[in-house]
Amino acid sequence: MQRSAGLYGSLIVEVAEGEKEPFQYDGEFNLLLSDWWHKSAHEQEVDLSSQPIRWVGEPQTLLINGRGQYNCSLAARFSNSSVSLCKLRGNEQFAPQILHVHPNKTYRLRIASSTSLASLNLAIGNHKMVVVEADGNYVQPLTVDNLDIYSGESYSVLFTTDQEPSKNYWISVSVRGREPRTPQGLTILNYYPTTVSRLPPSPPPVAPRWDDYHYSRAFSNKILALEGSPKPPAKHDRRIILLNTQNLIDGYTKWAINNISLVLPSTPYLGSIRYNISKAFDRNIPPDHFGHDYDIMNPAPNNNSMYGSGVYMLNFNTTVDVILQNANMLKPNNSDIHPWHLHGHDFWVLGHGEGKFTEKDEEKFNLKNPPLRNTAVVFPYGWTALRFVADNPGAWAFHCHIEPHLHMGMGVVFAEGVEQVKKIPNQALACGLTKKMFMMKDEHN
Ligand SMILES: O=C1O[C@H]([C@@H](O)CO)C(O)=C1O
Repeated sequence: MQRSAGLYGSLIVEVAEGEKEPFQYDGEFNLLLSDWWHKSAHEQEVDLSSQPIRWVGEPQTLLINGRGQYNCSLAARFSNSSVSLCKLRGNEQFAPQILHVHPNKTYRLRIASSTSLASLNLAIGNHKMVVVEADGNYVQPLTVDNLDIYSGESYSVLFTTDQEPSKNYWISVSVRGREPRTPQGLTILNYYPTTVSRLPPSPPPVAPRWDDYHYSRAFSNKILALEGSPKPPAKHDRRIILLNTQNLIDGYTKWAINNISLVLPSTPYLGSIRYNISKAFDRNIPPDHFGHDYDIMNPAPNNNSMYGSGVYMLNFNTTVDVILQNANMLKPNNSDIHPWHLHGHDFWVLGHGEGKFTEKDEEKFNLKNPPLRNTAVVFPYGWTALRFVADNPGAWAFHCHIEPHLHMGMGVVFAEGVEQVKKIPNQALACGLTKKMFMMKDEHN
């Protein structure tokens, strides 16, 4: 729950010296999106771990680069609620960071979502955006009016300042995928030499309806790898199907993957796998499948869900397919969105579909130009198919990027080629059972 408390930031990776990007721009901005609660992350953690659960609920504010407003609105004059216009002098902590632009230029926006919970939609009033990069990989340029972004994802978009320069324009961030109880996050695109204090004359962009999943799926389908990008291997060596369920374990609300709710051991995996410390984590191998007759349209029967810390051991350099299978949560007729994030690799997103995945769905996989990403969403009651090559020695988390869901056990661990990791940093061994070894020796080889 540390990200909910504010422990996040963005890193920009520049292209290597001498390399060129497949697009050009005159200036750039960085937008880091997040959501904010008034309850402390520690209190939220206690609430989630209580019996019965006290859910965190919807965020109080959406933040753009750490800034947001509460109890007042930048766009109050367009809303019919009684909320007042924010009184700004410009230097308050809640004042938005303004994007200052010159007319007739092209800008790159680097957007990342670090939300704890919210799925978002971003738009710039009156301006089209061209999506050119997703999760650090180039994509086929895609012109859009707005873009869906899930926690853990990042995008670059280009936009051209070709609108009337005597006006300013809203940049809006809105909640999708859960019924919104949080006002839009807003900032302003300010054209030179127009004064910042001239608010845009029309209301902020209206996002697609929060539950318009048809729109969400269509957007996701349009993100395709740029021509010349690495292609996925034609066949997989192993297929792991991961059923996502919300469960009750001894009265505690948890999330489980193939009936196992992840509890991280106190000894980090890398050291315990490398030094074969058998008691450090669960030696039961987590299952590659779930029962054929599992009914994804109804709440979990909770008959055999349990806690676990086992590892999916992957053979080095093999091609692994992961099928994420969504299902009904504990509340009847409800299924959540989950953005799954993989550490240590990019994967190809081969496709997604509605209902229960069957072998026949494989025929619909996109092997021609699937995007390479590190985060992919599984839609309510649907499945998402991913493929990656297990070619990065280490132990890697694969988890729902919604912070409370991970806290409630929604993740698995993959490991490959751990014997090839050259030197495990001391810091990664300095707790749990490896701590004793670390304190007695200086060298670990
Ligand atoms: O994990 C979750 O828990 C709540 C609810 O299911 C239990 O109160 C919710 O909306 C989630 O996404």
